[in-house]
Parts: sequence; C-alpha cells; structure tokens
Amino acid sequence: MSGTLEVRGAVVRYGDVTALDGADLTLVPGRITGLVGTNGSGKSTLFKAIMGLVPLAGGVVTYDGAPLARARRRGVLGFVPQSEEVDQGFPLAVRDVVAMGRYAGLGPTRRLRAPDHAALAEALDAVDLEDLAHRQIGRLSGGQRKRAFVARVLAQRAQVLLLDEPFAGVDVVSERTISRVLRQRADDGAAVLIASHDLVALPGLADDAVLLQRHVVARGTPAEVLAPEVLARVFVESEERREVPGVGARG
Ligand SMILES: Nc1ncnc2c1ncn2[C@@H]1O[C@H](COP(=O)(O)OP(=O)(O)OP(=O)(O)O)[C@@H](O)[C@H]1O
Repeated sequence: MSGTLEVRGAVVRYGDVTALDGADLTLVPGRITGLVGTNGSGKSTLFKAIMGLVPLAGGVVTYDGAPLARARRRGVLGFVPQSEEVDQGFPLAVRDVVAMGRYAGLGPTRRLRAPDHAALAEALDAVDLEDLAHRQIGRLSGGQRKRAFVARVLAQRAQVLLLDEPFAGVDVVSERTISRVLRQRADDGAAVLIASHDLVALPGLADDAVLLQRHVVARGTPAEVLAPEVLARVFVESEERREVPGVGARG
C-alpha cells in the first residue's frame, strides 16, 4: 500500500548491548499502532532507527518500498521523542517550535509563507494552544509542552507520525487532546506509531499493537497483545535475562 513504512530485520547495537536483534514492523496509512514492551526492550531505539538517529547493524527501513533517506529529507516522518531537552531560559516561543515543522519545505531564507502560516495556525488550534502561542516553551506545563511538540509534527503534515511515550507525565486534558488529534491524523491517512506504558488507554486508541522484546514477540489487536498471559511471558523472560550476568539491563 502506498505510504507504508516497513522495518525489516532491524539490528542495533550500542557497544556490547544489542538493543534490537531483528525487529520487523509495518506501519500502514490510516492505522494507529501501539508499541509496548518492558523497560529496555528497545522501543526508543526502534524510533531512533526509523529516524536514522542510530545506525543499523543489520536490516532495512523503507517507505513506499524505497530507502528512507529521501522520505526523511522531505519531512514525511514526524517524530516526537520521549523527552525534549528544553532550556528554561531559551527565548523560543511555542509558535517558533511549531513553525520548525515547516522548515523542511522552506527555501534558504526560512521565511514562512501563507500556506506555512495556515498550517501553523491549524496545528496550534488542533492542540488548543493558540492562547499560549507566544509563551516561552520553557514556561509550559509538561502536558502543554508535549502538545506543542505534537503540533510541530502536525504543522509538518507528516505522513508517518512516531511518538515515544506521548502520555508520560501528561495531564488528562492533554492526553485526551493528543489522542484526539492522532486519531484525526490517522483517519486523514497518516500512519501512526505510539509507544506507551499506558496499557489502559492504548486499547481505546490503537488499532493494532506490537510487543517488543528486542524484536517483535507478539502482534495483533490491542486485546490480543495486551492479554495477561502474553504480557506475563515477556515480563518473566525479561526478568530471567536480568538474572544472567552480562545480559540485560543490569548486566
Ligand atoms: N546510548 C546508549 N548507549 C548504550 N546503551 C544504550 C543506549 N541507549 C539505550 N541503550 C540500551 O539499549 C537497550 C534498549 O534501550 P531503549 O531505550 O531503546 O529501550 P526502551 O524500551 O525505550 O526503554 P524505556 O521503556 O525504559 O524507555 C537497553 O538495554 C538500554 O540500556
């Protein structure tokens, strides 16, 4: 299907640590995929591998069947990392952060034109941040800040949205707002991947779920993947790995 992102056999190593050992994932337009896994199971690494922020030691990531570099340059991929380092004193307003979503399409002058202004206004409106558009980004609550970074990928009109723990440390209103806009983008044809520890919220939002443990160990509907017996198997395996010296997070 056009607009499909595919990860095939992704291997990522940090020195002696193998964070991904053959991960496969398919993201299709119109669907929200929930990514779950224990701490250290490789979720953030999978996002970074898709974004080209860590090198692949094996495997391939494609968009529309072609290598991803071109899609990345065209701004097809919108990434909201787990935590954004925000310098409290840095004089960057919410509006400036959201405008960054338009940079891929701007000329060398970086001047916003009418369609950019329209996309910017639409994105601020979608996350209910118009009133705070001129507030310094460091002076927002955690939930408001997360909404600002979500607005940046909305303004970008990214076709693939990748969100690493968008609900962590976020108030209920912000969680609802973010969920609503992600559903809307998926309904408009975007492919969406959300890593979340919130296993209660996920079934209401995600169409599909994948369970990661350095590679995908289960995939299906959220109800299938989040079934207690499936989760228990993975948690037990992950605890056993920790007990083997030299393997796992404490090794
Ligand atoms: N920069 C790094 N250098 C060395 N090891 C790393 C680095 N980043 C991650 N790791 C290791 O790679 C493994 C996967 O980490 P990753 O952050 O991808 O997991 P995660 O599923 O996102 O975890 P969490 O849910 O805790 O955020 C872990 O064992 C982690 O300690």
